[in-house]
Amino acid sequence: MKSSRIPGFYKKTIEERKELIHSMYPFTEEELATLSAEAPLAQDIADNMIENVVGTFQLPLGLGLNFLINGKEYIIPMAIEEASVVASASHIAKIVRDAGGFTAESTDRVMIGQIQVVGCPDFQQAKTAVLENKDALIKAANEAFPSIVRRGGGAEDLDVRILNEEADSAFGKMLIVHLYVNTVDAMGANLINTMAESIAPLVEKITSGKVYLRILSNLADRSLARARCVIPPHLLKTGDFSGEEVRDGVIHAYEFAASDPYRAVTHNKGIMNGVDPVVIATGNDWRAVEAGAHAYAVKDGQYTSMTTWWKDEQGNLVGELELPMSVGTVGGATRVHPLAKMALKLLDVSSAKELAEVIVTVGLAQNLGALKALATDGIQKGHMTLHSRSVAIAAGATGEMIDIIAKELIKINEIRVGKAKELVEKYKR
Ligand SMILES: CC(C)(COP(=O)([O-])OP(=O)([O-])OC[C@H]1O[C@@H](n2cnc3c(N)ncnc32)[C@H](O)[C@@H]1OP(=O)([O-])[O-])[C@@H](O)C(=O)NCCC(=O)NCCSC(=O)C[C@@](C)(O)CC(=O)[O-]
Ligand SMILES: NC(=O)C1=CN([C@@H]2O[C@H](COP(=O)(O)OP(=O)(O)OC[C@H]3O[C@@H](n4cnc5c(N)ncnc54)[C@H](OP(=O)(O)O)[C@@H]3O)[C@@H](O)[C@H]2O)C=CC1
Repeated sequence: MKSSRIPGFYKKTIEERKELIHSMYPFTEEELATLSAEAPLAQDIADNMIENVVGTFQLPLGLGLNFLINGKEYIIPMAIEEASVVASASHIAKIVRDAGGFTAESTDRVMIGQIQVVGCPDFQQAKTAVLENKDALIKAANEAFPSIVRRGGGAEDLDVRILNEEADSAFGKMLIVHLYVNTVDAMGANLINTMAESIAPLVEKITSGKVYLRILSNLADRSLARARCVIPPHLLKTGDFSGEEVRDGVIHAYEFAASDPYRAVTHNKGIMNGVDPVVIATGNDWRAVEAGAHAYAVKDGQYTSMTTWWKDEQGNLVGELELPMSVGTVGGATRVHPLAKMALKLLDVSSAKELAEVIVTVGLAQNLGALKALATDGIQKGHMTLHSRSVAIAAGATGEMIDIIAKELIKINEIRVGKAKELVEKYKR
């Protein structure tokens, strides 16, 4: 059985890391070649994915290690441009595995399709009529996409809302039909849009109104994933800071984010530092996940922290994160981009539900990584040390010079491009 606990992985060369991964997974030579390819995404595939292609854009792909989720080992592919994120996720996963690992769960994977109807002669009557025809509409939606029904999913329920009912509303009344669709292992946008478009004429007939929009909602609040960790304080001890101090610092940091949208946005950006790289690496739609996550972070009209941190009766630090997670293990680019296929194999998830649980766990770990650093040494120490190589490259360092300049920047504690440029010039002389 593979273990994601690989101490000092980061100290190995890229080739050594790949060999190690090769020894743990039954990858074919062709799949391994994808990791080493100069351009893993061939231009002809890229040209068929989007429009006006002139090239491909690459990001570093790193592995988040040490993750134990629901008792299972996970090696987590993360595609991201920002230094210290992969290190931080692995760092927290190492601590949490010593506390027994993360637990994660998710709801059924139900996505929402919206149909907008305007100009109904009587909106209440139209609402009643749609509800009376619920079964016929669900049947028609499923007839428009029978394959998803054969896969165990399909349209399951339907609801109706009337917007702008108040006399002083700035906008006109509209009837919104919500079609609830189990998308099984797909994110489901295309199948939901097909269903919504196909039942629109029937909705018009039933409501005597005019349908305009027929599209899924990215507020996927019926497709939620949740992660949790419970950490005894002794595992949080950092330098001169006691575990209790770190725990309390993390809780204060959470309370700041929970009380102030200016802080919540940054706090949540730190969570998405963990979420997005896995969403991207697996070929999923990160705009959809981002939009859903931030909308779900609005509670009682206020934008707030996505995570919750508190102290339990035993004095443990407890953290939870729940997010809408509209991701798939099929569809979109997941089976088109060669690295996305590799990423899904590395993750070894058997369903979109499991993938969603892993992603939300990485978000929780990432949040704790940032809060732990912020509540102790500050973010610059760990982050800027790892960022120093990018600074050296930005200043024009190449080859062996990168390491030398980066180390010098850390030594003199001046990790900035201007200083790095001076050092590069000096080195070249
Ligand atoms: C950077 C660390 C992890 C060092 O932390 P450390 O205590 O020096 O780590 P360590 O040496 O004790 O190592 C522990 C484990 O961390 C991992 N690790 C350790 N170093 C590496 C490395 N070089 N490469 C890969 N993995 C690494 C690795 O798994 C290692 O285990 P080992 O393999 O040794 O058994 C820590 O300082 C940290 O987590 N800092 C926070 C970094 C962070 O949050 N970055 C995000 C960017 S800042 C931002 O955008 C978000 C923010 C901050 O604004 C959000 C907010 O405000 O809330
Ligand atoms: N607002 C938004 O977020 C929007 C997003 N998009 C884009 O839509 C794409 C995602 O849509 P999606 O419908 O998921 O993608 P696809 O249409 O690419 O793939 C989904 C299809 O995969 C097939 N499939 C095979 N195995 C399974 C399985 N186990 N479970 C479910 N389906 C399976 C099904 O078709 P079959 O049964 O016929 O084989 C299903 O319809 C993304 O690229 C996204 O960027 C598009 C519009 C709007």
